[in-house]
Amino acid sequence: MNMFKALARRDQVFDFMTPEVSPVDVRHGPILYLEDVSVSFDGFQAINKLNLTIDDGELRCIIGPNGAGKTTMMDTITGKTRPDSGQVWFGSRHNLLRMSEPEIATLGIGRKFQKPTVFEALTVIENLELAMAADKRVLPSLTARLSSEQRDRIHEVVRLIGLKPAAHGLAGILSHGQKQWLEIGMLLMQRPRLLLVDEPVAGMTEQEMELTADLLTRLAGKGRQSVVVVEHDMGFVRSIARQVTVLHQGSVLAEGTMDQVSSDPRVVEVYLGEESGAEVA
Ligand SMILES: Nc1ncnc2c1ncn2[C@@H]1O[C@H](COP(=O)(O)OP(=O)(O)OP(=O)(O)O)[C@@H](O)[C@H]1O
Repeated sequence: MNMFKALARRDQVFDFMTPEVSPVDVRHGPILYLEDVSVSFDGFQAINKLNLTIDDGELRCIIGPNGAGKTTMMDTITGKTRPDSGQVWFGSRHNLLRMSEPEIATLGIGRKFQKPTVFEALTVIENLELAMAADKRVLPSLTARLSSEQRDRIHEVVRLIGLKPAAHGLAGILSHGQKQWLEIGMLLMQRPRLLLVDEPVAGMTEQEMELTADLLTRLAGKGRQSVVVVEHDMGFVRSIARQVTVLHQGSVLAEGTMDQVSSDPRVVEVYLGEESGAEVA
């Protein structure tokens, strides 16, 4: 490799200047950047030269048939699974392939799994306090007393997730949908820049789905969060989606608005056709 090429490598240039913990830098590009990412399990190619770019503040839906690689993609972003090759960047400074799972979470990538895992014996507020305490940067101050700023943040999040009336009740008596919102709220306590949300509306009532759509669209935006949603429910995807990415056999099959991808014959064939796993509303 010649000298210029070696200096221009994105994973090496200016490394000595990168502070330990720095805000994600999105001035010159996307918040999340995957290039030619491949993941195999015992020779089976789950992700195959995947390219994906998420802009700051974007709300992106990822759809695709069972086994398309959606979960593996999320696992790769959060550091749970290491790819065989490719690049994964958070903003222009953070090479995620060099970071551990906890480091990536601390950097501002929050992941919401399908099943809610809230502390049922604690109140909604206590769950949010605990989530704040999980953030090592604020733990020392929390063990003393909550600052007014921390208290304000908790109340801001309670309102945002629509749980103000239930704030002092036990999380165990919340509905399934409310537990999902509480868990999103717990992620928000750590002020993530990117939220990865896995099948948020599975098992929800129609009304809960509408409120979830409203919540996710309010969370996304420049200066707030970028949100990546994996979902099989096409009615829900249609209600929130601006940009949709269709994965198939570990690669991007199509990308565009919901209308564009749902009229793409290749997408209809592999996913939206009658035999597919998609729940078409
Ligand atoms: N740890 C693993 N070991 C072996 N194979 C795996 C492993 N994890 C995933 N796979 C395989 O990789 C492929 C992609 O799986 P993945 O779970 O990422 O797909 P998905 O798009 O999330 O599917 P679904 O919609 O069903 O959740 C599947 O064929 C799966 O069986």
